Amino acid sequence: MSVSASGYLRIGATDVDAWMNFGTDVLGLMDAQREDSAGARFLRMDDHPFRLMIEPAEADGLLATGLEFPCADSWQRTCEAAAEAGRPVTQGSAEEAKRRGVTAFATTSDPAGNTLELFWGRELDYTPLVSPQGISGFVTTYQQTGDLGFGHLVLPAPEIDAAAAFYTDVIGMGLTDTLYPPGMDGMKIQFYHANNPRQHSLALFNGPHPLGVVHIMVEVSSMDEVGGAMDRAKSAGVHFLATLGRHVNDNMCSVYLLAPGGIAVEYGYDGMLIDYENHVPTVSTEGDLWGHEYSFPGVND
Ligand SMILES: Cc1ccc(O)c(O)c1CC[C@@H]1C(=O)CC[C@]2(C)C(=O)CC[C@@H]12
Ligand SMILES: [Fe+2]
Repeated sequence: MSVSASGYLRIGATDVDAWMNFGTDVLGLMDAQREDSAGARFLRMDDHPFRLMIEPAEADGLLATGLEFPCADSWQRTCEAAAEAGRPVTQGSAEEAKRRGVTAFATTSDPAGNTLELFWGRELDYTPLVSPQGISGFVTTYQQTGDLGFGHLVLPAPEIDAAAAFYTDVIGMGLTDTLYPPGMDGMKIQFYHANNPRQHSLALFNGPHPLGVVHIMVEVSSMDEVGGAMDRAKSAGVHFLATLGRHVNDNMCSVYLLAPGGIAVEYGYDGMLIDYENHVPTVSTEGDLWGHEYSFPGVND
């Protein structure tokens, strides 16, 4: 087990301002007020310099997932293992590292083609986190600063077995559970934990996705804060991809909202922490204890 957490996301947006307004006004994330010569804007959830980087792009979608490593050694070994596994690995320049607030990073991809930035040594931002919507704190910390990572994300991996082997054998994640959703013939979702007790930091879905990500998840520390976000989403005219519900595997009580450009954002409370040292992977045949009725725009909505 080497990877510490899912650290940050780089999101490409055709309308950066619209994404920022959604991030601050609906999700309650803090504008990091970080300068960027390429016009990117940054959203904070904790004392990391940013957790979401919103970059001007020709098309909407996920650009890269930043995976955090605990030290130069473990980071270096993982970069070497990725290269040995036949993945392209490119070292980031000092300037690019500075833009991300990290000591060093390398860009690679998983066998499904999802872009990853492996990094270590995040520089913290000591400006107090003040949520513009009064969120008391995003759940990113268990024992140390930001050790739970930003939340979780689900990546598309049509050939899921090759991607799964990469995340366990090269990146150093551990399988938490596998879900075969009821009534979805052939669909399989595998959930992975990093070296922190969040039930899953990353999951793989065995199909393609036009935006490069099935959803991302951020967690708040009370049910009322989920309710408040639902009210703000409703008044902002945001599409609800799923109603409120609770997942069987991580116990997350959440709602799914569509960000401008279409990325689904799961906004949840009450996620389970596991003792991954003693965890035995399980198989789920239900996704939800209750709720989470999906309405896909243009399909069943
Ligand atoms: C089932 C489940 C457990 C824990 C989670 O954090 C979580 O997001 C999910 C749902 C995963 C998944 C999804 O993201 C998009 C729509 C999916 C593919 C379905 O149609 C069923 C499962 C759903
Ligand atoms: Fe999720």
